[in-house]
Amino acid sequence: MTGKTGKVLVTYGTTNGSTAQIAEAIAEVLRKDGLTVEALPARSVTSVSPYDAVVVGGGLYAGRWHKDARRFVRRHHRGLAERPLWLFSSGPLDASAAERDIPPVPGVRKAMTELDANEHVTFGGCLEEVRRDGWPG
Ligand SMILES: Cc1cc2nc3c(=O)[nH]c(=O)nc-3n(C[C@H](O)[C@H](O)[C@H](O)COP(=O)(O)O)c2cc1C
Repeated sequence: MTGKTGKVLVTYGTTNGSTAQIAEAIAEVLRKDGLTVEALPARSVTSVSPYDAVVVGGGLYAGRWHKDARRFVRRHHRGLAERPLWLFSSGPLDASAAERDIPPVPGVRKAMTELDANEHVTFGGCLEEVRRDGWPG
């Protein structure tokens, strides 16, 4: 991406909302950096063509990314391979994600390799449903 004029998509697969909340936080940091950012649920994105770079995140369920995130990378494989890409996961319910780097689950690692993604980060998860106002429960 040249300069800081790019348009970035931060998209996510979530069941209980914590991954959406992380996506919004990432989007906010990038906006403060001067980028134009849209944060959208993965299932609502029809094309990555409008974007110069993409961030994809998914909640972890039984060792796999949320199905919306998996479907997103399958459906937009070519477009993602052509763009700067970052991935993240939301999962561990203990402090482990804050204490050390947790590697991607095998399916996400495969996507990283195939799409030549720049980086992956695992964030701590949350079990309770996250309300739209950002407070748990
Ligand atoms: C049925 C179930 C399975 C889960 N499996 C994993 C897992 O394999 N690895 C992990 O790190 N977290 C796991 N978690 C924790 C979730 O990833 C965590 O709650 C995450 O924040 C959910 O994201 P969401 O709120 O965006 O749906 C699991 C949670 C549930 C309810």
